[in-house]
Amino acid sequence: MTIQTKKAIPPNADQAGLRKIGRQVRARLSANPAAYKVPSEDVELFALGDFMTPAECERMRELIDATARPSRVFDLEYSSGYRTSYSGDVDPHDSFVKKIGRRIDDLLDIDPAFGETIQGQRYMPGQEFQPHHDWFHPGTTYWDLEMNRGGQRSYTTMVFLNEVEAGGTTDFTEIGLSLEPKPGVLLAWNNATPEGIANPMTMHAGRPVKQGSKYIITKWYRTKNWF
Ligand SMILES: O=C(O)CCC(=O)C(=O)O
Ligand SMILES: [Fe+2]
Repeated sequence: MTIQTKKAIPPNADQAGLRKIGRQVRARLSANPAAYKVPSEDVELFALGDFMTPAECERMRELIDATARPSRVFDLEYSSGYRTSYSGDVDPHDSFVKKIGRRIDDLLDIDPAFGETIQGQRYMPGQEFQPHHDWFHPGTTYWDLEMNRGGQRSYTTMVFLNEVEAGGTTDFTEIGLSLEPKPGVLLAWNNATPEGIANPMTMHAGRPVKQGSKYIITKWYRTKNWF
């Protein structure tokens, strides 16, 4: 009788899926005149203005306020101050939230079943999200769980919902890019390289809000059905 041991997850996990989604989204966004490709050799990043109207941004901020609680992506990170923002689980069954989700699915042309539910984030003065990757690091304990429910994260989408009085930029630390929150603007980036390998150059941070508040929504896509 043999005893099964856990296999180490290689860094190129889900490579074929990541490559395929990268290709699909590239084709879709390159054909969209509203999508601006941020010039970088190292990260595939697009920006779209007016993805949500001011009224939609306001409605989403209200939904976030109604449910805001401390972010708990992973409790350890929260308690160590790694991520100090508040997150609201915006109701995935709400028709308005569903409509925005469908619009993002359609924008990217990724199978909607690969999409996680929309997360709302709220940062008050002093709150931040320190530099990190959105892709799961193979070898970590949560990867054992995530590999079986959707696999690696492929694309990140994020929409700014308000103007921040001071601070709160989204910084891509490895490529020296700092983006100021502009309400209604959507960012979409590939967490992998065109070859389908998790891309270390996608390191980014939500910098501390200095004055005012910052509201965003994020929607992540996997490489397989997420549920
Ligand atoms: O707040 C930001 O600008 C970044 C948020 C982020 O990186 C995330 O939610 O994964
Ligand atoms: Fe992130």
